[in-house]
This record gives sequence, structure tokens and C-alpha cells, in this order.
Amino acid sequence: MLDEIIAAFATPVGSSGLQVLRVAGPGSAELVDKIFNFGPLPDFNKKRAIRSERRIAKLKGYQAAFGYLHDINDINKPLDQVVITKFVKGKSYTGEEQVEISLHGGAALRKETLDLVLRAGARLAEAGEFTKWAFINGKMDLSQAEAVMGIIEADTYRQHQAALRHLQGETAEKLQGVKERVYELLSALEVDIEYPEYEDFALQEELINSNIDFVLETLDKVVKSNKKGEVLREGLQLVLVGEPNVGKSSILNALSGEDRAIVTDIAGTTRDSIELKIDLGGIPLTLYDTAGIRETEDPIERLGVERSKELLNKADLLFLVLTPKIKSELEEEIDKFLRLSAGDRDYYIVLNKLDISGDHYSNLDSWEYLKKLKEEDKHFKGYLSVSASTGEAIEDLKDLVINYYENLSGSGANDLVLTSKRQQHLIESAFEVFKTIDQDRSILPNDILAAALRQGLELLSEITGENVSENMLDDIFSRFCIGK
Ligand SMILES: Nc1nc2c(c(=O)[nH]1)N(C=O)[C@@H](CNc1ccc(C(=O)N[C@@H](CCC(=O)O)C(=O)O)cc1)CN2
Ligand SMILES: Nc1nc2c(ncn2[C@@H]2O[C@H](COP(=O)(O)OP(=O)(O)OP(=O)(O)O)[C@@H](O)[C@H]2O)c(=O)[nH]1
Ligand SMILES: [Mg+2]
Repeated sequence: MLDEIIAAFATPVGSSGLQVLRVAGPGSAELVDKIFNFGPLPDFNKKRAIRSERRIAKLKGYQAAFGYLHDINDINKPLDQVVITKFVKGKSYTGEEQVEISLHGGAALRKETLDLVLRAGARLAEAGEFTKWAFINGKMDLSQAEAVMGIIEADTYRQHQAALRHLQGETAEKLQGVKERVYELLSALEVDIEYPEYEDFALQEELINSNIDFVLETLDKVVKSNKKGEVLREGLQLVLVGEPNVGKSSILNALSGEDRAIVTDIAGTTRDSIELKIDLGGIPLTLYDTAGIRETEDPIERLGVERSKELLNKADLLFLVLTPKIKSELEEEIDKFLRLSAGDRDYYIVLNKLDISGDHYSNLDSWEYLKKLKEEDKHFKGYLSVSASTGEAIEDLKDLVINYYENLSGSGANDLVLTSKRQQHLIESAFEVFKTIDQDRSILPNDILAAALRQGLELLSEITGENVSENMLDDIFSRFCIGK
């Protein structure tokens, strides 16, 4: 439990209607009573205000009060008209006694108020300290504390939904199911170690098999969804590539709904690559428009072409943009780009300028070349004809990206997705430990197996914070903002 009073604004600097100052720790209410009087601001013309009999310290939890802030023990020096919310010890976000002051917005008022509560006896809270106390006081586990940060940082719907599910305790629940199976395995082994002569061998073997299978299957699913988590954390990197003038910049503009990149009918318009972050169906997407790749004498364009090639290797996903040509020429162009991308990036072929394609894009489904590509290249995800000019099929193009994201985990759309890098590392390490156990269990003695199971358990427990070091906690919470 806290043994001092901490304070910080929970709202950011900047103009806003209101700002909220949080005060937490034993005696918070009494501290605020020194700087708060119930009732309206003192009348400007009257000499002396009247000290109300009412006290924040006497309020019950979740009660609010209206009044004004004033200098320490001087009700005639007002700062602002405010609303106060009281939380009693044990029943608050932090689990500590907590008082929140809801003030008007404003930079001057912010400084004066913070200064006032510090003079009244509080100290400035550290980054993430309120949430750290919520964790220490058992109000939430570490995966939920990280979820709070996830909610604060979420820019898109899917980022928010993932964080909210963690805050609802999904991670801990899923891991609990796994941990219970591991405990069962441990006790089975212990019986075996202590009473080897009594064991019912067949029964034991079946229990061990089914539990190991459950653990591996569950962890495998979570590990497979890690790419999705990385995308939610860092954005899906989508690079538009192709020859000059095929309409890459036009597609960037159409996808983002912004007139961001310059479009002209001059080949070689885009010289430097353009990076644009957008929210596509709730997925954070970073779009890269690149200089059209061709042999060129222009030194500036040549540098741009080099950048385009570098970006190919940074992408999660490529859109190879092509325009109407006879099929043999298209095939040649596709081959050329596949050679450039080292063949290890997922890609879609986007056939642009559908509006003027004549019959170039008709009967694509019977195009043998595409069928062969689909069979032979697992990175080829499909093709689509669009028109960036008329907007035709641009919504379908967006759906391709959403589908691609959905299928990243290879399993259900509703599976648990870990978004914290820390948690992803831990789950991967635990998965490796259990895989090794599974592979070597016929040759390893039981006491070594038991030690390995405990090691796996420890890694899983670190995710929810049952055994983390002080340093680890400081590292996690220091990434929060002050006031959270
Ligand atoms: N004014 C205000 N709004 C806020 C917060 C806050 O701290 N203050 N929150 C902070 O981020 C979030 C809400 N989180 C909260 C979580 C727990 C409790 C709380 O009082 N928990 C008690 C009682 C539970 C119950 O009655 O069921 C407890 O856990 O014992 C309050 C807020 C978002 N909005
Ligand atoms: N008819 C038609 N014209 C298009 C379409 N998309 C782009 N264009 C035109 O094609 C020309 C080139 O478009 P850009 O978007 O600049 O092409 P780019 O691939 O970015 O070209 P570089 O930057 O030079 O590599 C412009 O005149 C566009 O108006 C389309 O769907 N239909
Ligand atoms: Mg361009």
C-alpha cells in the first residue's frame, strides 16, 4: 500500500474544456479539504467567505462534491470552481484512497493547481504510477495494466478492441487454462517420481499426452497470432510498386481518400517515396508510394528507384501495380518485379486503369500464367482489377487488405492476439520450452521433465506478472504517461 500521497494530471497539456487532477494515497481526502471549500465561489464584493461544515473526508466512495479550490487554509484566495469525486480506500482504480479534482482547462490553472497540491503535501506521481499501484494492490494483473496503455494508445477500432479484451482479463484466463494442465502434468510426474511401483502406466500416459497436446495447441495458436499483434502495434506496411505511370500514387490517394501524392501523366513523377499512415477498416496501415522502377539517367530519379527497391524488403505486403498490356508483356513485367523482391514478400497484383483496359483484363480467371503463379508461389495472394481514377473496385482493394490481415494468424478471427512485445516474447519462449519437453519426454528422466515444466510455467506467469522483477515493473510502467 502507498504510504504517501501522489498527485498528477490525468489529462494532457493543451486546451480543453476540463482537466482532471488525480490525488491518491492515505489522507488524500484530508489533503484536499485544506484546499477545497464546498459551495459557490466567494462573492467578489464581499470581504469574507464562509467555511462550509462539509468535508471531502466525510464523503462516501463515488460521491461527488461541488465547490472551489483555494490557497492552503485560505478560503478567500480562490483558484477555480471545481467538481470533486471521492474514492475510498480499497474501492478505486488504484485501490488507494483517491480524490479527483475536475477543473476548467487552462495552462495557468494547471500549473497553479499542481503547485498547490504539492505545497499541501503531495508528491508528483511517476509515469504510470497510478496503474502500478493498481497492479501492486491486486486490482489488475500485468497484462491488464499493459491493456490500459493499449487503450490509451489505440488509434484504430481493432487496436482498441484488442486492448479492451486484454483489460477484460482474456489473457489471464487463457493462460490459466494452460497453466492448470501443466500443474496436472507436474503432479502426474511427481506421483511417478515418488511411487514408481504404483503407477497405472496406461492411464498416466494418456493424461500426459492429452495435457501436452492441449498446451501445445493453445500456445501454437497464440504464437501464430503474434504477427497480427505486431501489425496492431506497429501498423501493416504496404508498399505500392510498379513501373512509372501505372497509377501507384493515384492508388495511394484513392485508398487514403486524401490528395496526398502528386499525380501527373509524366512517367517518373514520384521521385522520393511517400509514407502515409491510415486507418483502413480499423487496421493501422502504413502505405508507401514509391518511385516507379525503371532504368534512368536522371540521378535524382535513380536514387528514388534505389529507395523503392529497399522498401520492397521492408514491406509486410506488396501491391504490384500493372496497367493494360498484352498478356505476354504483363507476364514479363511480373517476372521482373518478382526478381526484385527476392521472392519472400506477400503480394497482390493490382491491375489498374480498368476503365481504359479494353479487353486486356477480361477472362483473367482463365489466364494460365496466374493459375500457375497461384500454385507455385505461396506469396502470391491474388489479383484485382481496379480504377484509381473512377474509384471502381477500390473498396474491394481495401477488403483484400482486411482479409489479408484477418488471415495472418491462420486461425479464427476471434482468437486471442497478444499485442505487447514483452508478452509475445514470453509466450514464444514458453512454447519452445513445451515443444522441447514434448520432443524429449521419452528420453528424459522425470525430475528433469518436471524442472522444464516449471520453467515453462514461470514464463507464462511472467505475462500476468505473478513473478516479475522490480526492474521489469519499473520498465513497463515508465512507458506510461504521467497521470496514468
Ligand atoms: N474519474 C475517473 N474516470 C475513470 C477512471 C478513473 O480512475 N477516474 N479510470 C481509471 O483508469 C477508468 C475507470 N476505471 C476504474 C476502475 C476501477 C474503479 C473502482 O472504483 N474499482 C473498485 C470498485 C469496483 C466495484 O464496485 O465493482 C474496486 O476495484 O474495488 C474505478 C475506475 C476510466 N475512467
Ligand atoms: N484512365 C485512368 N488513368 C489513370 C488511372 N490511375 C491513374 N491514371 C493516370 O495515370 C497517370 C499516372 O498516374 P500516377 O498515379 O502519377 O502514376 P505513378 O505510378 O505514381 O507514376 P510514377 O510516380 O511516375 O511512378 C496520371 O495521368 C493518372 O491520372 C486509372 O485508373 N484510369
Ligand atoms: Mg507516383
